[in-house]
Amino acid sequence: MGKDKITAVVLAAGQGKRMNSKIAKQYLMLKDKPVLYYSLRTFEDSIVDDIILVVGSGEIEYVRKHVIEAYQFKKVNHIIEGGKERYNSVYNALVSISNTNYVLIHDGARPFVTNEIVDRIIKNVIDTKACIAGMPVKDTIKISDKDGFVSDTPSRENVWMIQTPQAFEYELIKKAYDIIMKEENIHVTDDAMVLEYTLGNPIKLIEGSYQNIKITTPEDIKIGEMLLSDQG
Ligand SMILES: Nc1ccn([C@@H]2O[C@H](COP(=O)(O)OP(=O)(O)OP(=O)(O)O)[C@@H](O)[C@H]2O)c(=O)n1
Ligand SMILES: C[C@](O)(CO)[C@H](O)COP(=O)(O)O
Repeated sequence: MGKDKITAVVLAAGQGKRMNSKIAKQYLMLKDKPVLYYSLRTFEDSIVDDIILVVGSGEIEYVRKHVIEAYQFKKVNHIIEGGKERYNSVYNALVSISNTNYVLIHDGARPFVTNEIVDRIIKNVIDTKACIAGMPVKDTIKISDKDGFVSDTPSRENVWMIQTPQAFEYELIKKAYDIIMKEENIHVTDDAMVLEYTLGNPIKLIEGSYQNIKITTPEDIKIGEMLLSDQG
């Protein structure tokens, strides 16, 4: 039996509306490199075999020149265009993959993914077929009613904040996406939800890190700069 092939899908096709910046947030500079550089570097230095990078419409040549060639990434074999929503971008990547055993799907807007997280996710996806990074919540969680009053306080013991990478056996997540993409009104914000709503396979929660933040709003750029200066 040959070695399993592992593909990373890095998503960078969002518009970053909540960042409210002229430049898409994945190309904003964190210290001296674009946000997107950092997660690509981690996957490039990991044991994944190849990387599919998903970018916005009309951005392929820009990214090839200013990110892939500029920083000499060798594992980014395909750059494709994404779609309207995150799940459209993921699906475009999944249908473009020809032969792989496992996929790690990652937000290019999460620059602080580490080699340790990637290694943990890979080890676990081989054991479980589906696993996702996240961290237990630290704050008390409240559920609000429609008028903004507290309606419930769930026990936080089993509540996690979910991150990426989210990793799956390729055939499994492709089958789940094939099913959900046939539906009319799709409301999913991560890949695990696609599997939860379709085939229902168990999905293992794996420790990511509290620093594995998603760059979403302007203060996240400041937080990102602080995290990078801590790393020296
Ligand atoms: N159509 C989309 C939407 C999102 N993403 C990617 O999915 C990740 C998580 O999405 P999010 O933080 O919501 O990014 P945006 O959609 O860009 O942000 P916003 O919702 O503020 O517009 C990001 O790496 C983003 O580039 C994508 O590839 N394709
Ligand atoms: C996939 C994700 O990063 C997990 O937290 C998140 O759900 C992406 O959501 P967004 O609505 O695209 O920010």
